[in-house]
Amino acid sequence: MPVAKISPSMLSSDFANLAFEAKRMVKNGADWLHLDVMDGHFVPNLTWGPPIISAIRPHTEAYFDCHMMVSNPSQWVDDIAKAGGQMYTFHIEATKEPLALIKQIHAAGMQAGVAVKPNTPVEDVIGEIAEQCDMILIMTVEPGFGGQRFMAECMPKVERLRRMYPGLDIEVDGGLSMETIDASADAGANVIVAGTGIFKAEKPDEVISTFKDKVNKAQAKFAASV
Ligand SMILES: O=C(CO)[C@H](O)[C@H](O)COP(=O)(O)O
Ligand SMILES: [Fe+2]
Repeated sequence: MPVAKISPSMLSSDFANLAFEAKRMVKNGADWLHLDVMDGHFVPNLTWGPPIISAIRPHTEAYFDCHMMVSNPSQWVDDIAKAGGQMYTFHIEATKEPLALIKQIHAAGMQAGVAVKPNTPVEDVIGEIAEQCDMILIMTVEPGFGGQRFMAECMPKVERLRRMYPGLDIEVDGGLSMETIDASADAGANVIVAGTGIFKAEKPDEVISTFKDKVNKAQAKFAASV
């Protein structure tokens, strides 16, 4: 049964204090840290790349969940691996050779995730891709910015994947909060990314433990029903 992993999105952290923010999230119960890499081309925004990730690396042992919003995902695999990335999630829309890219990511010693934008059909990752990769990320906002509205209309994709792949890590990203966690957990997502919903909360530890609890309860229900 896939267990809950809560991955606060560092996109909502204080960028002048990244090491402190990473440690603060781990203290509050985060399992992973979500690092949004944007190239200003695949998405209309710029964030950080391997040098910043490697600068945070010595300050925490947290698992680095790298969400690569870049036009040429194969270009950055080795640099992200060297910087200490552990999950390398590329966008299915950004490559014509997803299976070769998954192999390249594994050869670099990382896990491979595949992300799906809201308007991309889930059929694009069903089959060999879902069988070879370690995680599928169903975007619940248009990638590029934090603080957007959760798109509940993406939940049927999560439901379909959970039915087809009971053991797969399924991540949701965008607009996750106390108001939207139930829809995500009940659909079958077990990896929860939240920027605004965790970093701007008065008590991030309570948000994280509530997310974990809801996901683990929903996963136990799925496991009992198959
Ligand atoms: O991938 C992303 C944006 O493209 C971020 O991970 C996401 O937006 C998190 O922020 P929030 O929880 O505030 O929506
Ligand atoms: Fe993200």
